[in-house]
Amino acid sequence: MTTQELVAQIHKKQSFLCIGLDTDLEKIPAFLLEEEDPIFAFNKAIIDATHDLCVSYKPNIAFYEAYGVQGWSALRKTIKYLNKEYPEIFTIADAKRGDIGNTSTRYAKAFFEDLNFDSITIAPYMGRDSVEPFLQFKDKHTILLALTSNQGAFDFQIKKVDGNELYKEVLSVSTTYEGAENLMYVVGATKAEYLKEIREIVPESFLLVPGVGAQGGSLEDVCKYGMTKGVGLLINSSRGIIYASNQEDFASAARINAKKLQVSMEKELERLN
Ligand SMILES: O=C(O)c1cc(=O)[nH]c(=O)n1[C@@H]1O[C@H](COP(=O)(O)O)[C@@H](O)[C@H]1O
Repeated sequence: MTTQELVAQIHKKQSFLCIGLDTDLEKIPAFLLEEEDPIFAFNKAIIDATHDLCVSYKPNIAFYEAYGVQGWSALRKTIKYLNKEYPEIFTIADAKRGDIGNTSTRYAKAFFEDLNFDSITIAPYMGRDSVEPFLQFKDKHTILLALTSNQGAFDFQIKKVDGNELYKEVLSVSTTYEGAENLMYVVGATKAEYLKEIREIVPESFLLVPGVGAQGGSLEDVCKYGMTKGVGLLINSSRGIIYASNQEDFASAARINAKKLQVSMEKELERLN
């Protein structure tokens, strides 16, 4: 999917919501465990109930790998379902990969070609030759971890290297990579106060912003400093939406919580007009 197609979808739906499919068998409604594939049954119900309120879904691969072959099969069914039924949706494989060049190429093939995701999250720690293989795929997007939402972000990401915080080095150096036009970045919603400076380095790039809801980040703060003329934001919520209820009404409860975020986003988008 091209960035232009993503932006068009955002304006059409008046939403830049990404719903995280962090599907955990211990948290989904117990009655679904009787299904042949409970993970897919849960994802399908959530997707069918919320697809008009969001522009993106982000399965976190850890939640699928944790269940071995069955988990991977549920992931495959989920991405196939999204691509077939809702082809306008921007899909994110939250895999946080990155390795030496030839290995990164295999990761890219796994997620971009075999599974046909539109994008993947990547850890930048191994540098240029670990990221560039992902950037060579046309209309596929590589979402580089820049400043993450967790407490551990303070261990390394804000430490200075050559007088510059490491996350700023990640942002500025990566813009020189071959295929950099296919880059997006992760910035945690809990780090909204850093967004002004981040926008000085990457004024137009799309940012994937997790951490609203369960982690306490504020949608309004993120929009205030992070929104661009071309929107430039995808805001993720996982647990706050998909586990709104663990009863029969889980899908409609997820819809209610997604709708609350979409309404707030609609207000933020009005400021662009
Ligand atoms: O790359 C991510 O998506 C990510 C980066 C980050 O800095 N913080 C972060 O929480 N995430 C992911 O975003 C999701 C957040 O989930 P909730 O806190 O339940 O909304 C999880 O899948 C995390 O793995």
